[in-house]
Amino acid sequence: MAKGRDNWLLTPSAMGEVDAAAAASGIDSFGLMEKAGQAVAAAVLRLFPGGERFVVLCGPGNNGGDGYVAARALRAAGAAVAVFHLGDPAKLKGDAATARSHCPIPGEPLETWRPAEGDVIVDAIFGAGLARAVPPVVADVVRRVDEAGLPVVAVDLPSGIDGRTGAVMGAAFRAHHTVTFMTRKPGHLLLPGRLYCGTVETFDIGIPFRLVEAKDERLFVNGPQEWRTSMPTADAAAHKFRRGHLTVFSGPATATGAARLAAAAGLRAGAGLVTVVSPTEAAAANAAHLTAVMLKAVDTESDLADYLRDERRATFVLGPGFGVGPKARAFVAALAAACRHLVLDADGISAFAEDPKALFSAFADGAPRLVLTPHEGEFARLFPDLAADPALSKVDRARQAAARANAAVVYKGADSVIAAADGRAVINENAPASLATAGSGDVLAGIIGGLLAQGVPAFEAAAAGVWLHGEAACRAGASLTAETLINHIDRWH
Ligand SMILES: NC(=O)C1=CN([C@@H]2O[C@H](COP(=O)(O)OP(=O)(O)OC[C@H]3O[C@@H](n4cnc5c(N)ncnc54)[C@H](O)[C@@H]3O)[C@@H](O)[C@H]2O)[C@@H](O)CC1
Ligand SMILES: [K+]
Repeated sequence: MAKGRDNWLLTPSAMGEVDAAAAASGIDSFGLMEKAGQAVAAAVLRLFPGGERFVVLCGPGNNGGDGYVAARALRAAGAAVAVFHLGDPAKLKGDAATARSHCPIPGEPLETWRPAEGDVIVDAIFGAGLARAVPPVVADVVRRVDEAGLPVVAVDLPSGIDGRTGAVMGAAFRAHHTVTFMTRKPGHLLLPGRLYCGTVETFDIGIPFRLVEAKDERLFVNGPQEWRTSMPTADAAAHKFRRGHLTVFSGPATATGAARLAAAAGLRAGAGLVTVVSPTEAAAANAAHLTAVMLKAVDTESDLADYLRDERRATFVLGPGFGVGPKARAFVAALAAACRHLVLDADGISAFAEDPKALFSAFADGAPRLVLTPHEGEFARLFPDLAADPALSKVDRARQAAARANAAVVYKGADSVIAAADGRAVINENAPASLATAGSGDVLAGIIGGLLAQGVPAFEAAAAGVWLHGEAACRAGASLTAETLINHIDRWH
């Protein structure tokens, strides 16, 4: 399926390969740099028409080349412009050297820049080619720009942000606006990078999109184009059994609320029938608060075996408020053996901290039937080696976890990453900060369960669930609670 360009993501190294492919196909690479630099100048003039002096900071590679083009364009527009360079500009090569030779402004060494009121900073020090922590002279300029509170427009990426991982490499500019080229990079969305970019503009410098598509890294921004065709349709939803049956396990009498939030969310997301399965001692607490959701007492593994005799009970959520212990492990094993679909959340994940392999082997066979929804701490319990590896991005971690568990993994956070066992991944960007509230995770588990119950495959259910959750939060407003969030979940059809 054709993908929109706004949702396309490429790592910096893949973008470099696209640049090379463009040049190999006969496209003039300096022409691309010219368009990039002109776009930066246009953004700067649009955003800061009253800027007293535009200070263009140029690095030793092509990011710096874009800066020299922007400096020339700003001067041509009649603005006051100063250029400061990192290192010896005589050592510039290729297009960057050409760009400097066309720039009428003599540069000065970066370390000589002193902030002046009215300065607008154009950061063209490092972009896709950042390879290690920024040198001390750059860290020092970052600090002085911060202290002076000067606005920064970043070229491609704020210098210091790793475009693959979003990590800060020593220090990084906090940009007001970032102009990037052709596609966004993971570092524009992943934390902490996202917080350093300001608004992000993706400018088409004229590389044919087929060259971008040829470097498909199976990584996109989460949105309906990734899962729309897998979602339930209105006619398939005519009968409540065809819309599927979702079961949510309740915790003990002291912890029943989380399961009810998940159950209510699953119903809103379109499951035809929803049952809360509860220990007998918690049944009264649950019964007092359930109406459209059904209730069934299940205490032991043998009770669960009875419950599973009805094949229509195909989809389960286990974890919210459930408690960490042998009962969680035994119930999950029973669901896996009975080939059920499962969203394993919260306590359900933590219950396998001592023996994650037991979980992975239970769901190892066939098309993925498991969705894992760990936040950072839970992720580290199941995948300690991946969590501890500093070379991996959040996308890498989620992908490797999904492959290991034969599951769809929702690695939660303000920059949730959803990965499939087959390597597909999306980064979510529609979640407002207000979503960081008690019970929000229970609601998400319920939405995903509700979609799984309607026959949506694991990865698509997980990605769509995260997106619908974010949309609901946007509608619920800044003072949302888990309860009001549920009322804003939109059924897809
Ligand atoms: N994506 C595209 O299609 C285009 C990209 N262009 C620009 O090209 C940029 C990429 O250019 P480059 O690959 O030359 O990379 P950069 O210009 O980002 O940086 C590479 C240079 O910085 C040095 N370097 C890296 N990390 C360092 C550190 N920590 N301390 C000191 N030196 C360090 C490297 O040795 C190299 O000289 C993009 O970010 C973009 O701005 C544009 O010119 C036009 C086309
Ligand atoms: K930059």
